[in-house]
Amino acid sequence: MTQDARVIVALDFDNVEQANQLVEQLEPSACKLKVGKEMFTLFGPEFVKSLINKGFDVFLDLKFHDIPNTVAKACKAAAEMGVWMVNVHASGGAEMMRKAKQAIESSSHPQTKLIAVTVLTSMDQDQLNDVVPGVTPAEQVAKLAALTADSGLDGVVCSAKEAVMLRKSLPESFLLVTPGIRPAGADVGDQKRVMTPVDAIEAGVSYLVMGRPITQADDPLATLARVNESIQ
Ligand SMILES: O=C(O)c1cc(=O)[nH]c(=O)n1[C@@H]1O[C@H](COP(=O)(O)O)[C@@H](O)[C@H]1O
Repeated sequence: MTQDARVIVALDFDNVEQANQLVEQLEPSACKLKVGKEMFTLFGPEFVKSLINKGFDVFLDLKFHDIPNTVAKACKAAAEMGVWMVNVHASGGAEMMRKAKQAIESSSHPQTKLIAVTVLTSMDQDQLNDVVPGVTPAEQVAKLAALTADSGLDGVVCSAKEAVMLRKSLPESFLLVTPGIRPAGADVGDQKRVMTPVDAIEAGVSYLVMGRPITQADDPLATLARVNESIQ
Protein backbone atom coordinates (compact mmCIF):
# COMPACT_ATOMS: atom_id res chain seq x y z
CA MET A 1 0.00 0.00 0.00
CA THR A 2 1.03 3.58 -0.56
CA GLN A 3 1.18 5.93 2.42
CA ASP A 4 -1.98 7.68 1.29
CA ALA A 5 -4.60 5.01 1.89
CA ARG A 6 -7.71 5.48 -0.26
CA VAL A 7 -10.15 3.63 2.01
CA ILE A 8 -11.66 5.44 4.99
CA VAL A 9 -13.16 2.93 7.43
CA ALA A 10 -16.29 4.33 9.10
CA LEU A 11 -16.18 3.36 12.78
CA ASP A 12 -19.90 3.35 13.51
CA PHE A 13 -19.91 1.41 16.79
CA ASP A 14 -21.84 1.96 20.02
CA ASN A 15 -19.12 0.15 21.96
CA VAL A 16 -15.61 1.57 22.26
CA GLU A 17 -14.02 -1.82 23.07
CA GLN A 18 -15.42 -3.29 19.86
CA ALA A 19 -14.15 -0.31 17.87
CA ASN A 20 -10.70 -0.57 19.45
CA GLN A 21 -10.59 -4.30 18.80
CA LEU A 22 -10.94 -3.53 15.09
CA VAL A 23 -8.57 -0.55 15.19
CA GLU A 24 -5.85 -2.69 16.82
CA GLN A 25 -5.85 -4.89 13.71
CA LEU A 26 -5.64 -2.00 11.26
CA GLU A 27 -2.60 -0.14 9.94
CA PRO A 28 -2.54 3.59 9.14
CA SER A 29 -0.89 2.72 5.81
CA ALA A 30 -3.90 0.55 4.83
CA CYS A 31 -6.77 2.85 5.77
CA LYS A 32 -7.84 6.09 7.30
CA LEU A 33 -10.58 6.16 9.97
CA LYS A 34 -13.85 8.05 10.21
CA VAL A 35 -15.53 8.96 13.49
CA GLY A 36 -19.11 10.05 13.09
CA LYS A 37 -21.97 11.35 15.18
CA GLU A 38 -22.61 8.14 17.12
CA MET A 39 -19.09 7.49 18.39
CA PHE A 40 -18.31 11.18 18.92
CA THR A 41 -21.47 11.63 20.98
CA LEU A 42 -20.70 8.55 23.05
CA PHE A 43 -16.93 8.79 23.43
CA GLY A 44 -15.95 12.37 22.49
CA PRO A 45 -12.62 13.99 21.63
CA GLU A 46 -10.60 11.52 23.75
CA PHE A 47 -11.53 8.68 21.42
CA VAL A 48 -10.64 10.76 18.37
CA LYS A 49 -7.28 11.73 19.90
CA SER A 50 -6.52 8.10 20.77
CA LEU A 51 -6.84 7.21 17.07
CA ILE A 52 -4.64 10.13 16.01
CA ASN A 53 -2.05 9.04 18.60
CA LYS A 54 -2.02 5.59 16.98
CA GLY A 55 -0.94 7.31 13.75
CA PHE A 56 -4.25 7.29 11.84
CA ASP A 57 -5.57 10.07 9.65
CA VAL A 58 -8.99 10.75 11.17
CA PHE A 59 -11.98 12.15 9.30
CA LEU A 60 -14.28 13.71 11.90
CA ASP A 61 -17.66 13.37 10.22
CA LEU A 62 -19.99 15.61 12.20
CA LYS A 63 -21.57 17.28 9.13
CA PHE A 64 -21.88 20.70 10.71
CA HIS A 65 -24.86 22.74 9.46
CA ASP A 66 -25.64 25.94 11.38
CA ILE A 67 -25.11 29.69 11.21
CA PRO A 68 -21.63 30.69 9.95
CA ASN A 69 -20.22 31.76 13.33
CA THR A 70 -21.24 28.52 15.04
CA VAL A 71 -19.93 26.28 12.27
CA ALA A 72 -16.66 28.21 12.02
CA LYS A 73 -16.00 27.76 15.73
CA ALA A 74 -16.90 24.07 15.62
CA CYS A 75 -14.57 23.51 12.64
CA LYS A 76 -11.73 25.35 14.40
CA ALA A 77 -12.24 23.16 17.49
CA ALA A 78 -12.17 20.06 15.29
CA ALA A 79 -8.98 21.17 13.56
CA GLU A 80 -7.30 21.85 16.89
CA MET A 81 -8.01 18.26 17.87
CA GLY A 82 -5.60 17.37 15.06
CA VAL A 83 -8.02 15.66 12.70
CA TRP A 84 -7.09 15.11 9.04
CA MET A 85 -10.52 16.07 7.68
CA VAL A 86 -13.82 17.55 8.84
CA ASN A 87 -17.09 18.20 7.03
CA VAL A 88 -20.06 20.55 6.82
CA HIS A 89 -23.29 20.48 4.79
CA ALA A 90 -22.90 22.49 1.56
CA SER A 91 -26.57 23.49 1.85
CA GLY A 92 -25.48 25.71 4.77
CA GLY A 93 -24.36 28.13 2.06
CA ALA A 94 -21.25 29.92 0.79
CA GLU A 95 -20.75 32.23 3.76
CA MET A 96 -20.93 29.34 6.21
CA MET A 97 -18.38 27.36 4.18
CA ARG A 98 -15.98 30.31 3.70
CA LYS A 99 -16.03 31.19 7.39
CA ALA A 100 -15.44 27.54 8.31
CA LYS A 101 -12.42 27.35 5.98
CA GLN A 102 -11.00 30.62 7.35
CA ALA A 103 -11.44 29.38 10.92
CA ILE A 104 -9.50 26.20 10.15
CA GLU A 105 -6.74 28.21 8.48
CA SER A 106 -6.46 30.34 11.62
CA SER A 107 -6.20 27.25 13.86
CA SER A 108 -3.13 25.47 15.21
CA HIS A 109 -3.74 22.71 12.60
CA PRO A 110 -4.44 24.71 9.41
CA GLN A 111 -3.79 21.73 7.11
CA THR A 112 -7.04 20.04 8.23
CA LYS A 113 -9.09 19.41 5.12
CA LEU A 114 -12.62 20.76 4.93
CA ILE A 115 -15.16 19.12 2.66
CA ALA A 116 -18.90 19.60 2.22
CA VAL A 117 -21.70 17.06 1.94
CA THR A 118 -23.75 17.56 -1.24
CA VAL A 119 -26.65 15.07 -1.42
CA LEU A 120 -26.53 12.22 1.09
CA THR A 121 -25.87 8.84 -0.53
CA SER A 122 -28.96 7.48 1.25
CA MET A 123 -31.16 9.75 -0.89
CA ASP A 124 -32.67 8.76 -4.22
CA GLN A 125 -34.82 10.80 -6.60
CA ASP A 126 -38.00 10.18 -4.57
CA GLN A 127 -36.48 11.38 -1.32
CA LEU A 128 -34.84 14.39 -2.95
CA ASN A 129 -38.22 15.37 -4.48
CA ASP A 130 -39.56 15.85 -0.94
CA VAL A 131 -36.78 18.32 -0.16
CA VAL A 132 -35.92 19.97 -3.50
CA PRO A 133 -38.73 19.24 -5.99
CA GLY A 134 -37.97 18.75 -9.67
CA VAL A 135 -34.20 18.38 -9.39
CA THR A 136 -32.22 15.18 -9.96
CA PRO A 137 -29.59 14.07 -7.42
CA ALA A 138 -26.89 14.66 -10.07
CA GLU A 139 -28.09 18.23 -10.73
CA GLN A 140 -28.21 19.03 -7.02
CA VAL A 141 -24.77 17.50 -6.43
CA ALA A 142 -23.32 19.52 -9.36
CA LYS A 143 -24.79 22.75 -8.04
CA LEU A 144 -23.59 22.22 -4.45
CA ALA A 145 -20.15 20.98 -5.55
CA ALA A 146 -19.64 24.14 -7.62
CA LEU A 147 -20.68 26.25 -4.63
CA THR A 148 -18.27 24.30 -2.42
CA ALA A 149 -15.37 24.79 -4.83
CA ASP A 150 -16.18 28.52 -5.19
CA SER A 151 -16.16 28.79 -1.39
CA GLY A 152 -12.56 27.54 -1.29
CA LEU A 153 -13.10 24.13 0.33
CA ASP A 154 -10.96 21.07 -0.37
CA GLY A 155 -13.67 18.82 -1.75
CA VAL A 156 -17.10 17.26 -1.39
CA VAL A 157 -18.87 14.20 -0.11
CA CYS A 158 -21.00 12.80 -2.92
CA SER A 159 -21.83 9.39 -4.35
CA ALA A 160 -19.40 7.77 -6.77
CA LYS A 161 -22.20 7.92 -9.33
CA GLU A 162 -21.58 11.66 -9.66
CA ALA A 163 -17.78 11.44 -9.83
CA VAL A 164 -17.35 11.29 -13.61
CA MET A 165 -19.59 14.34 -14.03
CA LEU A 166 -17.76 16.33 -11.31
CA ARG A 167 -14.31 15.44 -12.64
CA LYS A 168 -15.25 17.16 -15.94
CA SER A 169 -15.75 20.53 -14.25
CA LEU A 170 -13.58 20.45 -11.13
CA PRO A 171 -9.79 20.22 -10.82
CA GLU A 172 -8.00 16.93 -10.08
CA SER A 173 -6.95 18.32 -6.67
CA PHE A 174 -10.60 18.77 -5.60
CA LEU A 175 -11.35 15.82 -3.33
CA LEU A 176 -14.29 13.52 -4.05
CA VAL A 177 -15.03 11.49 -0.93
CA THR A 178 -17.67 8.85 -1.54
CA PRO A 179 -19.69 6.74 0.90
CA GLY A 180 -22.23 4.25 -0.47
CA ILE A 181 -19.39 1.94 -1.51
CA ARG A 182 -20.39 -1.71 -1.74
CA PRO A 183 -18.29 -4.60 -3.06
CA ALA A 184 -20.30 -6.61 -5.63
CA GLY A 185 -23.04 -8.59 -3.88
CA ALA A 186 -22.71 -6.82 -0.50
CA ASP A 187 -25.79 -5.73 1.43
CA VAL A 188 -26.76 -2.18 0.43
CA GLY A 189 -28.63 -1.37 3.69
CA ASP A 190 -29.97 2.19 3.74
CA GLN A 191 -27.67 3.41 0.96
CA LYS A 192 -29.34 4.27 -2.36
CA ARG A 193 -26.63 5.65 -4.70
CA VAL A 194 -24.00 2.90 -4.50
CA MET A 195 -20.97 1.74 -6.47
CA THR A 196 -18.22 -0.88 -6.15
CA PRO A 197 -14.71 0.17 -5.02
CA VAL A 198 -13.14 -0.50 -8.45
CA ASP A 199 -15.83 1.41 -10.37
CA ALA A 200 -15.57 4.33 -7.93
CA ILE A 201 -11.81 4.66 -8.33
CA GLU A 202 -12.17 4.40 -12.12
CA ALA A 203 -14.77 7.17 -11.97
CA GLY A 204 -12.20 9.50 -10.37
CA VAL A 205 -13.01 9.24 -6.66
CA SER A 206 -10.28 10.34 -4.21
CA TYR A 207 -11.32 8.41 -1.10
CA LEU A 208 -13.81 5.57 -0.49
CA VAL A 209 -15.78 5.64 2.76
CA MET A 210 -16.68 2.11 3.85
CA GLY A 211 -18.44 1.19 7.05
CA ARG A 212 -20.56 -1.94 7.37
CA PRO A 213 -19.04 -3.89 4.45
CA ILE A 214 -15.79 -3.88 6.46
CA THR A 215 -16.83 -3.49 10.12
CA GLN A 216 -19.57 -6.15 9.93
CA ALA A 217 -17.55 -8.58 7.79
CA ASP A 218 -16.60 -11.97 9.25
CA ASP A 219 -12.99 -10.98 8.57
CA PRO A 220 -12.72 -7.16 8.37
CA LEU A 221 -8.97 -7.24 7.76
CA ALA A 222 -9.24 -9.63 4.82
CA THR A 223 -12.12 -7.59 3.37
CA LEU A 224 -10.08 -4.37 3.59
CA ALA A 225 -7.07 -6.12 2.07
CA ARG A 226 -9.21 -7.35 -0.85
CA VAL A 227 -10.58 -3.85 -1.46
CA ASN A 228 -7.09 -2.33 -1.34
CA GLU A 229 -5.77 -4.96 -3.73
CA SER A 230 -8.62 -4.37 -6.14
CA ILE A 231 -7.99 -0.63 -6.39
CA GLN A 232 -4.19 -0.64 -6.62
O1 LIG B 1 -20.35 12.21 5.35
C1 LIG B 1 -20.39 10.97 5.32
O2 LIG B 1 -19.43 10.30 5.69
C2 LIG B 1 -21.58 10.33 4.71
C3 LIG B 1 -22.25 11.08 3.76
C4 LIG B 1 -23.21 10.46 2.94
O3 LIG B 1 -23.76 11.09 2.02
N1 LIG B 1 -23.51 9.15 3.16
C5 LIG B 1 -22.91 8.41 4.15
O4 LIG B 1 -23.21 7.21 4.25
N2 LIG B 1 -21.98 9.01 4.97
C6 LIG B 1 -21.37 8.23 6.06
O5 LIG B 1 -20.60 7.17 5.50
C7 LIG B 1 -20.73 5.96 6.27
C8 LIG B 1 -21.25 4.87 5.37
O6 LIG B 1 -21.32 3.68 6.08
P1 LIG B 1 -21.75 2.29 5.41
O7 LIG B 1 -23.06 2.53 4.68
O8 LIG B 1 -21.89 1.37 6.58
O9 LIG B 1 -20.64 1.92 4.46
C9 LIG B 1 -21.63 6.30 7.45
O10 LIG B 1 -20.80 6.56 8.57
C10 LIG B 1 -22.35 7.57 7.04
O11 LIG B 1 -22.59 8.41 8.14
